[in-house]
Amino acid sequence: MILLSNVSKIYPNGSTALDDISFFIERGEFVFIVGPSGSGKSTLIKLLMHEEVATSGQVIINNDDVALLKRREIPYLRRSMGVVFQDFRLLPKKTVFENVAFAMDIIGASRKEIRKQVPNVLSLVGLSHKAKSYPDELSGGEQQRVALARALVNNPAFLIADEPTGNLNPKAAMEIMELLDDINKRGTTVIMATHAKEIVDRMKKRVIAIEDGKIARDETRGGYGNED
Ligand SMILES: Nc1ncnc2c1ncn2[C@@H]1O[C@H](COP(=O)(O)OP(=O)(O)OP(=O)(O)O)[C@@H](O)[C@H]1O
Repeated sequence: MILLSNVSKIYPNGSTALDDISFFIERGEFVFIVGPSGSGKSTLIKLLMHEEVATSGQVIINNDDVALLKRREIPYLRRSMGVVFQDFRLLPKKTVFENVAFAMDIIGASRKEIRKQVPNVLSLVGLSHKAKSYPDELSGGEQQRVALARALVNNPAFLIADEPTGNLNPKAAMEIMELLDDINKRGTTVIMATHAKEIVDRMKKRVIAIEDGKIARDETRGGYGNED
C-alpha cells in the first residue's frame, strides 16, 4: 500500500511542486495520475521512488515511512518497485536478454535464477523471439516492452510508469496498456502518470488529477477530464 498524508514538496529554489496532497493506494489497484504539464506528477513519482524527499507530510509505502528509512534500507524500497519511463532507458550495447538480466544482476541474483526468470518475463511481454536483438533493432513499442520486462523481472509489488506511451504510436500504446492491465490483474499495483486522454478515458480506472500541486479529483472509474 501507498499512503500520502498531507505531503508538500517545495524545491530549494522556492517552487512548490506539491501542496498538501493526501491519498491511499491499496495493493492491487491501477491508478492514473493526470494533470497539466508542471502540475507535479513527476515530483510525486520521485517521492514514491525516494529520489526526492517531501518537505512536509508523510509518504508511507508498505507500512514504512520512507523518511525514516535508513540509507541501507532504501535499496529494498526500490526493489519493491519497477519503473518505466517515456524514453525506455535501455542499455544500447546490451541485448534484450542482457538488458533484463542486468536488473537481476545488480540485486545479486544467481546465474541460474537469471537463466530461468528472464525468459519467463520476456515471454510475458511477448518478446521471447527478440532475446538476442539490440535495442536499436526494435520498434518503440518493443523497446518499451523490454523496459517493462526489466521493471518486472524482480517481481516488484508496484509498477510505476511515467508517461510510458508518450513516444509510441496509438497501436503500440494500446498494446502497452493491455500489458499493464494484464500485469495489474496478476496482482501488481500499477501507478501511471500520463497525458494520454484517450487511454485514460478508455481504461476506466481510478484517476487522481493534480492541478497546481493539489488534488483536483480522485475518482474510482474516472476519465481524463478537460484539463490541457
Ligand atoms: N528539481 C526542481 N527544482 C525546482 N523546481 C522543480 C524541480 N522539479 C520540478 N520543479 C517544479 O515543480 C513543479 C512540478 O513539476 P513536475 O515535474 O513534478 O510536473 P509534471 O506534472 O511532472 O510536469 P510534466 O507533465 O511536464 O512532466 C513545476 O513548477 C516545476 O517547475
